[in-house]
Amino acid sequence: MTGNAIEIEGLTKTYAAQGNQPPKHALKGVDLTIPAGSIFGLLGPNGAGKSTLINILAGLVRKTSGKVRIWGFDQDVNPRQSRASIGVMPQELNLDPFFTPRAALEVQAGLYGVPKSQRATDRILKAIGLEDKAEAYARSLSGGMRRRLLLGKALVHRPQILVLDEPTAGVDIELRQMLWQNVRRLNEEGTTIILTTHYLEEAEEMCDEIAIINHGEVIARDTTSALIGRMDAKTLLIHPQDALPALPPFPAGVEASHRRDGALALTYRRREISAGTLIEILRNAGVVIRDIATEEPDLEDVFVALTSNKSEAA
Ligand SMILES: Nc1ncnc2c1ncn2[C@@H]1O[C@H](COP(=O)(O)OP(=O)(O)OP(=O)(O)O)[C@@H](O)[C@H]1O
Repeated sequence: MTGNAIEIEGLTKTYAAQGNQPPKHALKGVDLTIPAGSIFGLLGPNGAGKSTLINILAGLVRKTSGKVRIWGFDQDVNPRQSRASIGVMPQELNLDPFFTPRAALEVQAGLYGVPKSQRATDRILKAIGLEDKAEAYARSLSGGMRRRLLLGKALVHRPQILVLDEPTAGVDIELRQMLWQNVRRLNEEGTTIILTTHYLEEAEEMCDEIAIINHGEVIARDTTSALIGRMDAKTLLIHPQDALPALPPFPAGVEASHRRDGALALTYRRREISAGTLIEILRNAGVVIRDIATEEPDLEDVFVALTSNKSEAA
């Protein structure tokens, strides 16, 4: 498919009041499109509504209002097709301890109505590196192996869209690499990937596009590079040849500070001033520059800038 893998319009979810807890407005009118073929990141602080959104896509949580189209199928009109288009690797290790990986994959395929002749159990076991453990009980698998089995289960019906909810939370580096290799391969083969992660570096490295959710609302949605590009602040690090003389006055908006290694750090707004102008000011003040480096903002800066104000307000 060209176009959108997911189209969400005005999606709301209100969890009913419980005891003396008031109703919880977990999603407050989300509009979101996710392009087919992308690796799309859903980011947000704890409790922002990411799992609620994913669970609605997966058909596990009933939305309160709004429209959800998955691979072109309206969830309300074509629930079966929209469900068949998506596979979800959940956060929880919810595996039956008495099933072997092979049995778990076969049962899952049965639940999705995949005919025996079209099942790819051996291929999936190989892809997730569990061939040797195909006949072992799930309770004897390590945490990492269980995660891989959850990934395998999400793939049995060959969904066009794969959703990964915090896939690498608390997993070791080896498993993380193995997961990402699998995800990249699936994406190259055409699968659209949606993932939530708390690791912003990971989102920066893996995702083409990102939506940031906070308090049940999408507060930013853009390509990863454009989001980072929104941060205008940049830092120029000047390593002087000799000890610095008294600093010359800099234009308003430029912050100067000293680093422990002797570098002078000048933070400025790219739209207001250029690095060249700052270097010129220093040269004119007699500073001989030995070396220059720059520090660019990263996704973490964007995330903090976008979510901090709203969290404080709440
Ligand atoms: N079944 C439920 N009943 C009542 N409130 C719920 C339920 N599930 C989630 N919530 C509330 O809805 C809000 C959004 O929760 P959700 O789990 O979607 O957030 P999240 O962004 O996935 O957070 P995390 O990263 O911690 O998983 C939270 O305030 C949460 O307490």
